[in-house]
Amino acid sequence: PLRPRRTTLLLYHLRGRGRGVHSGARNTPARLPFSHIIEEDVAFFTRLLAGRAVTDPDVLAACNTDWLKSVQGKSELLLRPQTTEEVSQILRYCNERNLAVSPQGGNTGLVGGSVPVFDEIILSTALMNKVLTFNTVSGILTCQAGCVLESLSQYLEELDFIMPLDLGAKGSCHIGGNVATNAGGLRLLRYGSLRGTVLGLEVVLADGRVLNCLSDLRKDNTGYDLKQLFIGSEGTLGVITAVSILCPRKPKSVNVAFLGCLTFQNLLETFQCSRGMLGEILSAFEFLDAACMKLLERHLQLTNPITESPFYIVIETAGSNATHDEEKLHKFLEEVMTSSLVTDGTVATEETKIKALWSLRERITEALTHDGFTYKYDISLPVEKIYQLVNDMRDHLGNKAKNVVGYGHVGDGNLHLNITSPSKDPSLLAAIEPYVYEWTSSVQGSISAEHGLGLKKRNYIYYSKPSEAVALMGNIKAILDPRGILNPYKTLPDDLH
Ligand SMILES: O=C(O)CC[C@@H](O)C(=O)O
Ligand SMILES: [Zn+2]
Repeated sequence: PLRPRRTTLLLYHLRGRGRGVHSGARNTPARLPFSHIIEEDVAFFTRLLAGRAVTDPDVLAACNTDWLKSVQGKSELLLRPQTTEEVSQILRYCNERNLAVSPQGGNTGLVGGSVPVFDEIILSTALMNKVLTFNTVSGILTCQAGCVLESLSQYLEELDFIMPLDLGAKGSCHIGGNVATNAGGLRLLRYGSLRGTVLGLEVVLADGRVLNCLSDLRKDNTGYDLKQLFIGSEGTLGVITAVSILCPRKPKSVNVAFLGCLTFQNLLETFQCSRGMLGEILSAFEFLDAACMKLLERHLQLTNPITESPFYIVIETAGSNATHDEEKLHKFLEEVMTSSLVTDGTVATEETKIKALWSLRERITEALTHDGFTYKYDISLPVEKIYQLVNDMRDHLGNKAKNVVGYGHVGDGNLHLNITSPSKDPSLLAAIEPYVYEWTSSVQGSISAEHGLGLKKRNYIYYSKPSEAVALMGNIKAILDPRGILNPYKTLPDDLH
C-alpha cells in the first residue's frame, strides 16, 4: 500500500488523531487561550484608525467568510490601516493584550488561510493600496501590500511593463497576499516564482517592530535572506506591508494557441516539443481535461473553439518581434499537427480572442463552484505523473463523486485535482483523504504546490516535509511570534501550536 515517507511515530500520531473522525472535524482546531476583545480595545482602535475600525456585522460577514464559502469565522472587529506605522501600532497593542490577528488581503485564497477561525481581529490591507516607486530603468516596482494585482498590471502596462505574475483572481487579490502565500499562477514558467522576483519586503513583526528590507537592488548577499521567510509563510510570521518586485518589459507580441490532444502522453510530448521549438518566447503551458470543458460549457455557457478532445492545452508565447514569434509558433504547430500529437487547434493574436481562449483555463475554478461542493487538491508532481493521479482517483472513487477533474500548470508540474459532489459529503472526503496525500507522498510530490496550507491542509504537512523541518518551522515561529498571535491555526500543524 502507498505510505507517506515520514517516520512511523509521526504517521501514528497523524492517523491516530483522525481515526474514526471525518476530516472536517479533524480539521477544526480548539480555540487557543487568547484574550477576548473588550470595549477598551475597540476604543483604542477607534482612536487610532478613526472610522477604519469596523464593528458593523454586515461588513464583517464578508471578511469572516472565505471565497469558497467553506470557512466561517466569528470576528467582531475589522481593522483597515493605511500606513505601516498604523499596522505597527495595531500589532504592538495586540501582542501586549494577547489578542489574535488574522491578516487579510483580497480574501481569494483556497485553503482557508485568509479568514479568522474564531474571533481573531481581521487586519485588512485593503486601504494600503499605493504605488510607492517605480524605476523605469531597472523595472523595480515598490508598492504597498494592498495593491490589487490587476491594478498594478494596468499601472505598469501604461509604462510598457508587466507584473511577473498573473492569476485568475487578479481582479481581487492583493500583492501582499500573493507574496504571503507565494502564489504561482500562469506566468511562473516564464518569469519564475515570487521567491526570485520579489527583491525586498517591508514586514511588521508580531510585537510591532518594522523590518524594512525593501530593495532597489537585483543582487544583495549581505547575510541571511530574511524576506524568504515571509514569502509563503501565510501571515504567520509577520504582516507584509510593502513589496519590491522586479517587473519584465511588456512583450510586443503575444499569441495564444488552444490545442486538443488525444492522450496525456501526447500532451507531454507537445510540451517537450514546445520548449525546444518556442524556446524563450514560451510564456505559459497550461492544460485542462474534457471534464473541465464540460463544466465550462454547462455552468458558464462558454464555447469550445475546437473539436472535442480528451485533453486541451493553452500555450502562450510572448516576445519582442511579431514576425519572428509567429514564424516560430507556426513551425511548432505544423510539427505537432503533422506528427498527430495535436489533433485540432486555434490561434489568437488579437486581444479579445486571446482573452476568450484564456477564460477557458482561468474560469475553471468558477465553473466548479456551480457544480456543487468542491474538494480541492493543489499537487506538485513529477510532470509525467500529473494525470495518473486523476485517473487513479477516478478509479478509486468510482461513482461516489459527481465529477473528478484535472487541470493546471503543466510547465510547473502542478496539478489542480478537483472533486465535486452535490453537497458536503463526509464519506466522499474519507475516500479521498488520506488516499490523495499518500499517493502524492509516494512519488515525493508536494501536497500544496502554490495555494499554501492555510487552515485546511496544515495537518497534512508531514506528507511533504520531514518532522525535523516542521519542528524547525515551529522554532522560527516561536522566535518571531512568541505569543502565537499571528494567523493562529494556519500553516503549522496542530501539534506545534
Ligand atoms: O481552483 C483551483 O483548484 C485552482 C485555482 C488556480 O490555482 C488555478 O490555477 O486556476
Ligand atoms: Zn493554479
